[in-house]
Amino acid sequence: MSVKTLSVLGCTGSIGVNTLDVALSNPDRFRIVALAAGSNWRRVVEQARQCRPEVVALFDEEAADQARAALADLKIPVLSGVEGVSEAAALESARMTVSAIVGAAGLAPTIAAIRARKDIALANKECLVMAGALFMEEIARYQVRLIPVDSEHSAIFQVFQQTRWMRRLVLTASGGPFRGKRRGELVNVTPEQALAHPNWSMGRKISIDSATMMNKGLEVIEAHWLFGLPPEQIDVVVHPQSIVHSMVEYMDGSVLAQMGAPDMRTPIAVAMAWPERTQTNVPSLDLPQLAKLTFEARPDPADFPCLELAYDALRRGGLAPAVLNAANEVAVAAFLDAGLPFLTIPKVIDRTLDSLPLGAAAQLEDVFAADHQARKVAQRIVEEIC
Ligand SMILES: NC(=O)C1=CN([C@@H]2O[C@H](COP(=O)(O)OP(=O)(O)OC[C@H]3O[C@@H](n4cnc5c(N)ncnc54)[C@H](OP(=O)(O)O)[C@@H]3O)[C@@H](O)[C@H]2O)C=CC1
Ligand SMILES: CC(=O)[C@@H](O)[C@H](O)COP(=O)(O)O
Ligand SMILES: [Mn+2]
Repeated sequence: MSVKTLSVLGCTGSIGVNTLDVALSNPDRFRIVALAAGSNWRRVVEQARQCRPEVVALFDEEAADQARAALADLKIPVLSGVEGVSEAAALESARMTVSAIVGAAGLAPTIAAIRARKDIALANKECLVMAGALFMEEIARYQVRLIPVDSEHSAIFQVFQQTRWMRRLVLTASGGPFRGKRRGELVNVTPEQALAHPNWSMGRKISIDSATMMNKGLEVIEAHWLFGLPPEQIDVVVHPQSIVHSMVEYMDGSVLAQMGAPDMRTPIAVAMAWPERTQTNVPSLDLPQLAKLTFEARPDPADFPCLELAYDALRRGGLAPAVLNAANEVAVAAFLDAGLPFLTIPKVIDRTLDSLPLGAAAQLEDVFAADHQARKVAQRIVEEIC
């Protein structure tokens, strides 16, 4: 069995660290040849000393200088900027690129990896939200294998037969830290409360998305592009235990679900090893201990409007999902760092969508331009509110 070489984008984040854990516990199966992150040079340097990649990249120029000095003895080149991160994504010796940068910043390097014909293990759902049709065209043009890492999409991927046989997809949602709460109870919630996900340990942005239910909205759009079903055939059900990771109902009424502990090392390992399997240190499910798996209807949009905003953007098509995504990133950052009230996150998104002409996404440049413009508009709206 040959060793699979990996380029890991977003290596310092929650997915990145779990990817390294799976790779390092299977040294006969995987070797990391490139590491890329934003600015956390200290962690990248530690990881580089452990993994001995051929190249390291940091988006931030100053952080790259620090890493260069710290890695001089190992003679590992340190690239910088979006070009450097994209070069690491497309490194010739890498067979697979793990796309785990958070947010819109992940799109350009992931496209670079596709164009270099790397297999893609995709955690960065924002790529598909922003540029779904164009992204899937690139995948087809370069005949690249695309394997989802997002737990729900990994679940569907594992039970996937043919799209034409599917009656519907059922994405499970934990409900996040505010499950069951009504709008009035969410007025004064703090970033600390919103970051306290009940089941998963994740980065800050996706944790807030889970709290607003935007994460599930982004996942509906992601599922649409990955599995080819229209929004009417993509349902969301709340499953507070996060053990059933999602389901496919086929036309004959059979429902196939995938289960596992809420630990991202499983879907990461699935993507890394596919079509084979590899071992992880994820504990077995203790079913008698779990005893009960429960399901609830998705929340009222009056309490959690973000899920419906995402369905609407998917139905509108064109640049609407890219604008939704950009406005959401701005609003989440403002909630975390600038005192934007939690309940105004959907308002910022809605008002940004209303303020911009939402044309067709004919090429990737249109998507990047819409992302740029939407950020400016959303920032202005945030400043008006704060
Ligand atoms: N965490 C999870 O369990 C899941 C995550 N996902 C998706 O995976 C992606 C990553 O999430 P998560 O790991 O939680 O996020 P984190 O915030 O934990 O990590 C983000 C990573 O992206 C890097 N980064 C940020 N900006 C840039 C940039 N401009 N150029 C290069 N690297 C950059 C960060 O580097 P630095 O540390 O230097 O800032 C860090 O390595 C997201 O799209 C998320 O939606 C999907 C399913 C589950
Ligand atoms: C682990 C993972 O895939 C996350 O996207 C997770 O689904 C977040 O939980 P929510 O179901 O609360 O959004
Ligand atoms: Mn998910």
